[in-house]
Amino acid sequence: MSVFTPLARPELETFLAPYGLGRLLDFQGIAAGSENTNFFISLEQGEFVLTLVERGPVAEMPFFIELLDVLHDADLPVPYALRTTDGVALRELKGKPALLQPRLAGKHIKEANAQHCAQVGELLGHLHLATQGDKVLERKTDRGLDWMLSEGSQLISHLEEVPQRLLQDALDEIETHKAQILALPRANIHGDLFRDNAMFEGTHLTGLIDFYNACSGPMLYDVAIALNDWCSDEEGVIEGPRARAMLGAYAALRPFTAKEAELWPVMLRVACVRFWLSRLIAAESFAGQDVLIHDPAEFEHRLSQRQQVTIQLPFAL
Ligand SMILES: Nc1ncnc2c1ncn2[C@@H]1O[C@H](COP(=O)(O)OP(=O)(O)OP(=O)(O)O)[C@@H](O)[C@H]1O
Ligand SMILES: N[C@@H](CCO)C(=O)O
Repeated sequence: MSVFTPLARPELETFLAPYGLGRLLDFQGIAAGSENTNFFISLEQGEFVLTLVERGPVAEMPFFIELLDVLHDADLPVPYALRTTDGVALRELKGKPALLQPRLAGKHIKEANAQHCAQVGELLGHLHLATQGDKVLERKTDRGLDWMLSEGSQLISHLEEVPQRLLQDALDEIETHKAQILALPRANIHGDLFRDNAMFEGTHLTGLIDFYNACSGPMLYDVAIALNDWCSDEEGVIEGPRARAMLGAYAALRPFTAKEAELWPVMLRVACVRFWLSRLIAAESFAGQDVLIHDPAEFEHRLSQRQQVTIQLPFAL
């Protein structure tokens, strides 16, 4: 399980007291998740999630706190950092940045259908509308195109011949299209909108979590990341009805531009490279440890299936 930093009851009680939310009734480490340590926390006044940020851009926590405040103020269903009675949002526990957030209702779904995908597309559209143009909060991603090019060229020698060719072609394509991709319409993007970062009660989407990959960037990239996870079948092939449901619901709020439609197949491949590489890195760094590791080959297969893209983007000029 992915509890990188275990906690004992007394240190938790000391940490939680300044929120003024009553006595600690119960707490439990969360096995799901692969990057941070999370605990479900029951206090007298409600249910919460405590996150200790283990890796990644810890210095940029104020950005994540501000972004979630903006989205929460726009009435989007996202967690946000609770303040202590002295107004402090970003705390520290065991030397790690620590946040207490409300626990969202619902659970993750494994099998997505067109109805789920439409709701994800719609919520992603709202997220982008709330932060696009001059509303964007600037943050450069730490896993962007330059990261893909440099990590990809280092990791490529660890692969067999066929995946090596697949990755090299994708890296060449990124190099060729880099400037065009970065010139696409921008907003704040979630950057990791997989099924395990959305909560559902039945078919109703109750919220999005895990904004630690959020940044400013091309909105189309966020759509491609989400579609690759929500609308792929077991072989990595894009399933038409789910994809059209997601793209249609999104485009009803924010129509795609002609330039986005043109770069759509490239963007689907870029989004595969991003997660193929991060999973390869995680698999190498956590090999043999009790940490959740997602299968890198899943994105190798998806990338190979994205060489021909038949789902065109609906767009308006
Ligand atoms: N605000 C919340 N409300 C309800 N459940 C939550 C919340 N935050 C986290 N969780 C639960 O904790 C789990 C892990 O959280 P999260 O996805 O943020 O961890 P992570 O290590 O960053 O994961 P990932 O592997 O996606 O990067 C989630 O799958 C969810 O079950
Ligand atoms: N969603 C990511 C893990 C967290 O960034 C993956 O499935 O590889």
